[in-house]
Amino acid sequence: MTPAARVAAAIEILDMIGDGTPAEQVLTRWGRGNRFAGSKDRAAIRDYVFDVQRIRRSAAWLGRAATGRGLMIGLLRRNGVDPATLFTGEGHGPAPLMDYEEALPEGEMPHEDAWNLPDWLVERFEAGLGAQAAETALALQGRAPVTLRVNTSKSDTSGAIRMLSEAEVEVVGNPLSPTALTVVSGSRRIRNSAAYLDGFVELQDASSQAVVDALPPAARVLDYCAGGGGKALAVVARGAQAVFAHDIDPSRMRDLPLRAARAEAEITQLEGSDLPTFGPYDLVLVDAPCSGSGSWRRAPEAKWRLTPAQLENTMAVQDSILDDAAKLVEQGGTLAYATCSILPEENRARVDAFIARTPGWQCVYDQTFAVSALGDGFYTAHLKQT
Ligand SMILES: C[S@@+](CC[C@H](N)C(=O)[O-])C[C@H]1O[C@@H](n2cnc3c(N)ncnc32)[C@H](O)[C@@H]1O
Repeated sequence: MTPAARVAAAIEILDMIGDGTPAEQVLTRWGRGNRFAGSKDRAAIRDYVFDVQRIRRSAAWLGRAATGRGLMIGLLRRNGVDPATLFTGEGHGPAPLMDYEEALPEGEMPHEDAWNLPDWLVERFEAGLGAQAAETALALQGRAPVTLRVNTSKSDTSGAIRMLSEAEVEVVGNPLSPTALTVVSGSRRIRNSAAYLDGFVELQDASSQAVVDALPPAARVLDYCAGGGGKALAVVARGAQAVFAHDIDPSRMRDLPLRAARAEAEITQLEGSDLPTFGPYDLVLVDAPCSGSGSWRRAPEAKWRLTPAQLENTMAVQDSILDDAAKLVEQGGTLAYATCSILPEENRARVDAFIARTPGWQCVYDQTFAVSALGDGFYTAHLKQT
């Protein structure tokens, strides 16, 4: 496909997404109906579509319309590309620019558009993040880094780097965690590399790794919201004696046996009714369901979909999970709370609310990780009984 034809395809896809259909679904459907598109074409189109999701408001402002066409004109302008060079009507490209599209918008972009958030979240960012609000909103507009975790039970960092370089995956150390490697090039080759397939490395964000690094040493650990088990696997690599994984939706853990086998990690999956039987636990990690605001670079549609009511509901779920998980902690043990959110109402506010309604608990540690070139936005806190 010509570069202009890729732009035309992205416009078509963005128009299909317009009604709220998930981008991934529309991209798959488009790929099936346009088999002539090669893998490089599809990757380039996909990048356009997801880049637009990260900056929808700016793109609509710069492109003068929130249509697929307007959004692509805006994205190109934001990337310093003159859209007229691709909107030529040639090579299956989009029709030439109309007069109103050619004229750049007047004045300064409103800050709500520049922040690329819905209005209500602009207010929440301002209220909750103060001086960091603008920086955080802007940081969420780039692409997320691809990061690996070295499985220290199978390899050291230099061994993992060597294996990855044999697969032409170039990495550098990441200061957020001694086990984290940021991928510099070759990220599309990771999943077929021996280092990945044989469990020497896992894909995991560096802040997520740092959350596990910060956990106190513990013999018996319960990952209460295990999901795919990324954190449970990292806990095993740190040398815990027994690691248990639970999730209210067991289907979220379906890949865990395969991942654990690859990593040579032993993890016992528990149903809710089994939790007290195997407990209490020295450490219960609550990696809570959240808005995901710290990882909106990876799932940019989520920031446009989230509603105030959903956020309230999520906070209520976080409260109830903390209440239930606290009952499973051994006397003297630790309840660790984590979210991949940068909204204080999901973070310290939940911890404070828990302490206020649960006598005897105190927060002994908490840390916020900003959205950065190194990793996602995260929060973690450790609670202990006095
Ligand atoms: C942020 S994800 C966990 C990610 C995972 N720890 C990882 O590192 O890959 C949150 C998980 O909490 C689960 N969850 C939601 N409500 C829950 C509840 N009441 N009890 C236990 N798990 C719950 C969700 O199904 C989801 O898989």
